[in-house]
Amino acid sequence: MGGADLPDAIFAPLKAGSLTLRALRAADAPQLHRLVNDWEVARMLARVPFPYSLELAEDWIASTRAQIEAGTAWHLAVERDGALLGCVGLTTARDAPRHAELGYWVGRRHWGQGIGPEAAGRLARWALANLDIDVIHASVLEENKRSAAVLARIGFLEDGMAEQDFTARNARLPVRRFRAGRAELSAAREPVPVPEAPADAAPPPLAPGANLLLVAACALIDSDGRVLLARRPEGKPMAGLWEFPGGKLAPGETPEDALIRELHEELGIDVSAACLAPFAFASHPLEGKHLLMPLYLCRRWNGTPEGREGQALAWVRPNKLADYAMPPADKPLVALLRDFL
Ligand SMILES: Nc1nc2c([nH]c(=O)n2[C@H]2C[C@H](O)[C@@H](COP(=O)(O)OP(=O)(O)OP(=O)(O)O)O2)c(=O)[nH]1
Repeated sequence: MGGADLPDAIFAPLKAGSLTLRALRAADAPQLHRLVNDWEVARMLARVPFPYSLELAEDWIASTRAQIEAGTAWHLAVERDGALLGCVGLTTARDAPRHAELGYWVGRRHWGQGIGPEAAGRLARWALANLDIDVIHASVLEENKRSAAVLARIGFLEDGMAEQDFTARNARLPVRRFRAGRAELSAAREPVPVPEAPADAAPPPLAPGANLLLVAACALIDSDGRVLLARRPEGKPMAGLWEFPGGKLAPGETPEDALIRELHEELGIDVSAACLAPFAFASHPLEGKHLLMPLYLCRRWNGTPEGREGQALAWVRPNKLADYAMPPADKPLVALLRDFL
């Protein structure tokens, strides 16, 4: 085992309520060993042998660091008040691009405190917002009702049965398969209250345009002809997808007003209305409304764009735009832009 521990440098810890999710450290091995070397825990986990030695814990911790550095898996310690409670992990699928697998376990003495859903939910939402994935899968041993309940609470949907080898049992056993994408995970987090309509009530008449969601967006183009995309941050709908900077029109704003304000707030740049050239528009159903989004082109601004709301930015060559996962409304815009630039 080599290398000094620099876990926070390889992975910035995530907060989840009272929990912290952080990279594992060599010093976690004795506690991790004590928690996993428990038949009640190990028998539910596919790849954990039983008994589970301290050396295995040490080797596994060392391998998790290499996986984070390689960007293939994020196995994290679940910590509260400095104590290790369990682990949560996400592995990108080797054979299915943009898919990943989620796993977690909690030490027996910490069961029943909602630690599983808090930790696994946070890692899943972080992963969709920050990694190039769209779907997360998870498998639960058929008899493991506790773990299935964790997934259901986070928003995962059950999608069939499979079989998996369980090392500690030395057997191939049936597992329930679950999956979730952005829609499932954000729906579970922000339940939309459905107002109760009085029986027989006719729907109220809508004012013209009342069902429109007006958003102004801008393709900033630099002197090399590259286009700026911003990644929607965790906590917003469609987190993790790349978009043209911009945002919703506030009451009374023109699209140009809204863009000037949004580009300043989100990117810290100043743009004048004269430098915003109307280019195209998107028209697409969205969140129970209808998105109408003019897209402007802009080649001149003051300042250097930076992600002021923590969002990642990418300057992208027109012929590479299609490599970035974007909201469905943007697809036609990307094709137009690529042909135009
Ligand atoms: N800015 C932007 N929004 C897009 C694009 N494509 C697309 O479907 N949208 C959708 C996503 C959102 O539902 C909506 C923009 O809303 P937003 O949430 O980003 O707006 P905002 O900045 O005003 O944010 P907030 O105050 O509501 O959090 O438009 C795009 O390319 N750029």
